[in-house]
Amino acid sequence: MTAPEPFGARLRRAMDERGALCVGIDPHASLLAEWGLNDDVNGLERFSRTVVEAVAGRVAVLKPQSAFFERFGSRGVAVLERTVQEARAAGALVLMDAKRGDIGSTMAAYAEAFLHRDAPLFSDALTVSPYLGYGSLSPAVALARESGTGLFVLALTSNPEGGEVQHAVRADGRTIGATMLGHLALENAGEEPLGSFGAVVGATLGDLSSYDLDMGGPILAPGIGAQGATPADLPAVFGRAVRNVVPNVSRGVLRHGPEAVALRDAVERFAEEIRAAVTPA
Ligand SMILES: O=C(O)c1cc(=O)[nH]c(=O)n1[C@@H]1O[C@H](COP(=O)(O)O)[C@@H](O)[C@H]1O
Repeated sequence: MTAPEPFGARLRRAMDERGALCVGIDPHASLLAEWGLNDDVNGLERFSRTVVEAVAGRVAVLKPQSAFFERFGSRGVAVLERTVQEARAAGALVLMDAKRGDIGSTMAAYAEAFLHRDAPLFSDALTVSPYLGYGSLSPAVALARESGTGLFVLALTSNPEGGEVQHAVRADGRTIGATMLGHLALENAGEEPLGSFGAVVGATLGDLSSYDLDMGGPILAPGIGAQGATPADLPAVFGRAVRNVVPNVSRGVLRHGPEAVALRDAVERFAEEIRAAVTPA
């Protein structure tokens, strides 16, 4: 059997063809209400299907946030399965935002749940938390390499509370966030054109020039739109690494629904602003 094409190569191609924008599928109860949908599993299904049908054929990445589906129990998870499958069938890469992290032996099961080819929730990549120690993620790294999928490791998160952990300085003088970026640089070494092991770094964080963000893999940058960052902020925050940034917008797009045309227009506007901001002059 031939080895599957690595996630990083697939992502680079999708970014080049479709632009770098990642649209989040975050069915908040408040958004369901704004869209005139009930806060139940039928509303969830209508919401998710509308987003997928409107934008999955246009954007590089869709990022369903698992919690909003888990809220409805097994029927919500069934909607999540269909959302992932329909988004992938329409040509988008799916980044499952489940932020898993546990001791290695349990982490292996989380990896099987999302990154094994035969799993009902098989996705192109998964968000993971390294705060049980980066090494606890090894089973997920191994399965991602085998299945041609990727990981996005929380390094410097967009929320203001993240700093108390991620900016903490270790005995060797490096911050925890920088340590995570260092692990990722090793993981991605030699991978061309882009490694499969990404970092999550908030677009809200201002000047990050003291961090080496150029670690050979993609950077998921949430925080644009509802959390206050804009596409124009990206070059100042990410510097040279901006070419590998996958900016995420969830509520900033979703609040324009439920009309497909309005969702597509919002996506187009963000995509254009991102293109303008990240294209070298
Ligand atoms: O991993 C993430 O996706 C993530 C990391 C982070 O540091 N900050 C962050 O906001 N996110 C997610 O990105 C999305 C942001 O949503 P909006 O603020 O509505 O654009 C949510 O699904 C968050 O859970």
